[in-house]
Amino acid sequence: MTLLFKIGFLEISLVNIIDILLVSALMYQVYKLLKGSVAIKIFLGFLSLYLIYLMVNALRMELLSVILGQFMGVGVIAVIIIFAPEIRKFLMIVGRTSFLSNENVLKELLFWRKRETQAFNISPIIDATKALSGSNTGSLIVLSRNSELKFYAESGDLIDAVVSKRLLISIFNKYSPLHDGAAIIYNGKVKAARCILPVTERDVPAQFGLRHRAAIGMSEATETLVLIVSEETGQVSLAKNGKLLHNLSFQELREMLNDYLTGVDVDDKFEPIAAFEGKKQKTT
Ligand SMILES: Nc1ncnc2c1ncn2[C@@H]1O[C@H](COP(=O)(O)OP(=O)(O)OP(=O)(O)O)[C@@H](O)[C@H]1O
Repeated sequence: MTLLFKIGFLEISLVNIIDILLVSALMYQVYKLLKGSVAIKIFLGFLSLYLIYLMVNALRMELLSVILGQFMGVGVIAVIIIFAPEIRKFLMIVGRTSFLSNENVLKELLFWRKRETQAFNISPIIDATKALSGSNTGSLIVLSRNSELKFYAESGDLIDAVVSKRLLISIFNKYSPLHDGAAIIYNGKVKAARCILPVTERDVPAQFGLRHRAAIGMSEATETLVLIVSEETGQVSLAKNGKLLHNLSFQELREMLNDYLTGVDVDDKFEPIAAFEGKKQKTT
């Protein structure tokens, strides 16, 4: 016996409702995993096409549904090829989490746990940056205001500790096993360290090395603000949307972090990387 609900002229069974809820939860998890990366745009593109296909099918528009159906057939293979790294990552996360025994995963899946971005004290970040810059210790910190950046965090070592000056200095200490790569900060916590960021594919002026290229690449791929301290010069820079703000004072840094984290649009304060072409070259 199946339980049927009537909504207007629509009859829907309990199994259908559970089915829809499970698919929605799954889609939400995929969205969260990809959020902030370039792959999210491709994912949303495919999802929109699939929804159109379902609508066209339901309306019995045969010609369009045959064309879209063919595309969907090939699309599945295309999705597997395009998202191969993400699929691998997703399966790794699923495998690593003891899925049914972990109460948090179930809560997240069923949307019980509410996530809120809270304003947090940025002073430890500024103080740590002063110390790192003063000792010419290279560092790379990704600040995110709306996503945990799970995809990138998973490429490094998960930490999930409240931000403090000492913690950041310890991470980037040259002798620390965590110093290589980037730290990710979200919601007042250092989520991970030693993370691998995407390097920009654009031409970057010669005075910027790999650390800056990774910062620019990350800011192109996500809606983050990336803080760089140069090991060579101790200079502090920020990357956002593929652009740079170079050699900032600590007061400017404080203002930028504050603005970014409180949702102020700071994009027009940044310079395109081409503007740095021809300025001081890196000395080797
Ligand atoms: N893709 C990446 N993701 C995260 N961190 C990276 C990446 N590429 C390089 N780094 C970090 O940058 C460091 C290398 O920096 P490199 O000296 O080449 O850059 P730079 O921009 O010239 O910076 P600096 O002015 O500090 O020398 C690496 O040791 C590593 O910690």
